[in-house]
Amino acid sequence: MSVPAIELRGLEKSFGLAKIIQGVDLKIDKGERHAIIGPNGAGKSTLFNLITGKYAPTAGSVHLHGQDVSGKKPFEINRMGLSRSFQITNIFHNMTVFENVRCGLLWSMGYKYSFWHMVNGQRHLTEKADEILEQINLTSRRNVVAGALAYAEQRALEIGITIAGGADIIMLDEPCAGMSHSETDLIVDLIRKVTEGKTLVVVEHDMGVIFDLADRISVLVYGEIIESDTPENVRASKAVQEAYLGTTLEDAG
Ligand SMILES: Nc1ncnc2c1ncn2[C@@H]1O[C@H](COP(=O)(O)OP(=O)(O)OP(=O)(O)O)[C@@H](O)[C@H]1O
Repeated sequence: MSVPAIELRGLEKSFGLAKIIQGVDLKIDKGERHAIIGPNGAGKSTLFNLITGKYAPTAGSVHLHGQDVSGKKPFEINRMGLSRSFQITNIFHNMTVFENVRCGLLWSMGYKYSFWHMVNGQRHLTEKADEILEQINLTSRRNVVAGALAYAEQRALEIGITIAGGADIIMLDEPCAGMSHSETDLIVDLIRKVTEGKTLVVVEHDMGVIFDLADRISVLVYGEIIESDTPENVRASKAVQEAYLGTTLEDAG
């Protein structure tokens, strides 16, 4: 059996006396699209931040491609091929769409932003950035400042920046938050396209998105995974229905 892209072993995280993540074991295969869902306050963001290195575990460990990365810094984990979205706050609003993507590329290559002028002429960077713009359907908005983009376009740009470095594990935190149904459909298509062949971990409230996109879903309740299975099995799970207090999963979105 191949080594999982991500493996969590007995993972725990406490903030003061509150144990928010209560011993999570999870394996996510290479190339799998995996969603983490759960009621408000279940600990989804905390789990996300443990995997990406923003938080160090209180106990247990995080493994990427079999290597223990517990306690490593986010940039070290990023260098090992894991890239996460930072929500639109990470977009540079005064820079153009193209410059934002190029910035993502430079960042992944380890350049400092102050080296900007030195790399300005590098054609391969420009070509690569344009390729990404094409993938995220923003070519026609290339020279517009990011702050002038519509909200859904900004979320697409955020995804473009996340994938820019060519990481093979992509982690997205609520990529469809605040979107209309039609915008959500477009972003889901985009996510499917740009993560082809990669491992995807997505935390999302919108159940429609999850059931459409994920190969497997883990349901987190009070910091524990109560189910980790295919969308069909999760949908049918009594424990999951109960966790959502009698609402159907579709209603819970
Ligand atoms: N840095 C922190 N310090 C103290 N408590 C925290 C911290 N981060 C999260 N918590 C607490 O941990 C619990 C889980 O929060 P978390 O944001 O991980 O849940 P979530 O499932 O992502 O919630 P939501 O769906 O509402 O975004 C909450 O009670 C929250 O107040």
